[in-house]
Amino acid sequence: MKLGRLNHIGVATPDLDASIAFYRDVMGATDVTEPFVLESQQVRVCFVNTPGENGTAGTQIELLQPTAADSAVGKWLEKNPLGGQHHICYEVPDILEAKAWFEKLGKRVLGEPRVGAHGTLIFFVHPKDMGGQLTEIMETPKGAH
Ligand SMILES: CC[C@@H](C(=O)O)C(=O)SCCNC(=O)CCNC(=O)[C@H](O)C(C)(C)COP(=O)(O)OP(=O)(O)OC[C@H]1O[C@@H](n2cnc3c(N)ncnc32)[C@H](O)[C@@H]1OP(=O)(O)O
Ligand SMILES: [Co+2]
Repeated sequence: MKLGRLNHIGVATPDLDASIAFYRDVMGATDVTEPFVLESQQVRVCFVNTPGENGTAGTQIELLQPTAADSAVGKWLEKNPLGGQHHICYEVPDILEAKAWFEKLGKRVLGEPRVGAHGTLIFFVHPKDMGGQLTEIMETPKGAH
């Protein structure tokens, strides 16, 4: 497998609107997308777009508020009530090849690939097999970069 671009850092929050205000008013973010609900992951989500070099797109912060207490993010917030960095997401050119790669290495892939917030297939690899870091792998959107 060839590691691709760092697509986003997932940040969990108990209050998405307060976090948006924080990124705008404290961090100076100028490009924050409209929140939407992704039922398959039980989250309300939006992106803070950070600028890259020479006008290119930088890495995104993905703000996540759980829509259910017993969801992945809901359970994580129970242990981390202030919120904070929840996962990191890398792009790959071929999601099935990447899944086979991690499985061959004996890493726990959490469920089957499903459509994520960017409209392409994603899967997660268990944090205990990844140096403590919950890792999201997403297929690069067609035509991106
Ligand atoms: C917006 C959509 C999408 C996108 O397109 O980008 C997303 O990003 S959705 C993001 C939310 N979805 C997920 O996180 C799905 C994958 N996660 C899971 O399947 C689960 O959260 C999990 C990782 C399997 C953990 O679930 P579970 O085992 O039920 O929870 P525990 O609390 O018992 O945790 C066990 C163990 O793992 C540690 N842990 C849990 N979450 C994380 C984390 N985010 N980062 C690091 N470590 C984590 C937890 O602390 C436990 O450790 P011990 O206490 O040492 O046992
Ligand atoms: Co994510």
